[in-house]
Amino acid sequence: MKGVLMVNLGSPESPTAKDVKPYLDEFLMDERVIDVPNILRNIIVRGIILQTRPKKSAEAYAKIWWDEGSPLVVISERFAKKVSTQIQMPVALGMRYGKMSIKKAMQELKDKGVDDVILVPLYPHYAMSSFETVVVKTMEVKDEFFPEMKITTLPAFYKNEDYIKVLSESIAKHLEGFEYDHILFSYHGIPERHIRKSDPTKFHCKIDGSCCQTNSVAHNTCYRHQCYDTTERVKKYLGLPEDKVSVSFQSRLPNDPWLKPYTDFEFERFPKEGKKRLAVITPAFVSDCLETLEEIAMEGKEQFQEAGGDTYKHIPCLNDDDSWVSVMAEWLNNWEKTEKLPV
Ligand SMILES: C=CC1=C(C)c2cc3[nH]c(cc4nc(cc5[nH]c(cc1n2)c(C)c5CCC(=O)O)C(CCC(=O)O)=C4C)c(C)c3C=C
Ligand SMILES: [Fe+2]
Ligand SMILES: [Fe+2]
Repeated sequence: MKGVLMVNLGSPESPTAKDVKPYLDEFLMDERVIDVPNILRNIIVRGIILQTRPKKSAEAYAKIWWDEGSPLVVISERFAKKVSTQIQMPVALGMRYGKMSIKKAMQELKDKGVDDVILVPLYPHYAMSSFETVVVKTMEVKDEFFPEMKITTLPAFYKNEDYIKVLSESIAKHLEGFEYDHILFSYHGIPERHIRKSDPTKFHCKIDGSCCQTNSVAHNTCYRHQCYDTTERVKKYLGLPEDKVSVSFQSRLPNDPWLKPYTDFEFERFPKEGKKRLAVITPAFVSDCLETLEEIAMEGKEQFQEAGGDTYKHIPCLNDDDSWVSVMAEWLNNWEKTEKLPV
C-alpha cells in the first residue's frame, strides 16, 4: 500500500538554550550542511558555534514561538493533516533534525500497512543542505530499519506550474492594498562552495548568473539557478515590472562566501535608492519559521526602517493555504502521472 512521508527541517523542542543546543548540534554536524572534514566540523560546530549560538538562537526562537509549539512544526502538521483529508492514503510527517524523526514517521506508515512510500521533501529548491540531505537520510533509515519499503521521491517543485500559480496568487492576495516600490524575493543562503559541489558537470555553474540561460543538467541541482527561476516565473505570472523585483539571500554564517546579494545589505541599500515601500517574500520556505518570522518579519523590518525605509510587509509562506494543500493533494492523487525524482 502507498503512503506519504513529508519531511521538513525540524525545530528545537522548546525555545531554550538547553533544547536549542542538541538540535543545532545535529543540524550543523550534518556533513551536507557544514561540509568540511569531520575533525574540522567538530571544531567549528562544537568548539566555536555551539559555545555561544544556542543562547542567542533561543532568544530569537522565544520571540516567534507559539502556544502550540514551533511555528515550522505546527504549520507542517496542519499542512500534512489537511492534505491527508484529500487523499486516500496515510500521511506521516517527519523532521530531518530533532525528535520528530524520519524513522518515527516511517514506523507510523509501516504500522498502517504502507510498503510503498512517496517521499515529499518540503523544499521547493534543491540544495545539498536541504533537499538532498532529506533524501539521503531517508534512504539510510530505509536501508537500516525498513529494507522492504520502496521509496519514490517528489522532485524539487520550484518551476512546477501549479506551484508557481498558488505561490503567485498568494503573493497577489497579500499585496492587495499595499503600495510598494519594490518586491524582494529573499531566499535562504548557502555557501557558494555548495553550488560548485552540487554541479555534476563540475564546470557549468559560474555563480554569477552568466550560465543560467545555457541548458544544462547542472540546473537540476543548482540552488541558485532554481531560486532565480522561481522568481522569473512568478514575475511573469503576475506581470511584475522588471525594475521592481530582485533576489537576495539571507541567513549566513561567518567566514565563507555565501550566495549574494545578501538580504541585510539590500535592506540598507533600498531606502538610499528611493525604494522606501518594500514587500518581502521568502519562497525557499513553504512554512513560516525562525528565518521568516524573526529574521525577515522582525529584524528585517527594523533594519529597513533604520536605514530610512518607510512601509514594510513580509508576505507569509504558503503554510497551510487551501489552494496549496489542493495542489499537493492533486500531485499525490495522480502520482502515476506526477514527475518523480530519477533514481
Ligand atoms: C551552514 C549552515 C546552514 C546552511 C547551509 C543552511 C541551509 C538551509 N537551511 C534551510 C532552512 C532553514 N534553516 C533554518 C535555520 C537555520 N539554518 C542554519 C544554518 C544553515 N542552513 C542555522 C544555524 C539555523 C538556525 C537558526 C539559528 O539558530 O540562528 C530554518 C528555521 C528552523 C526553525 O525551527 O524555524 C529553516 C527552515 C534551507 C532551505 C537551506 C538550504 C537551502
Ligand atoms: Fe538554514
Ligand atoms: Fe547555471
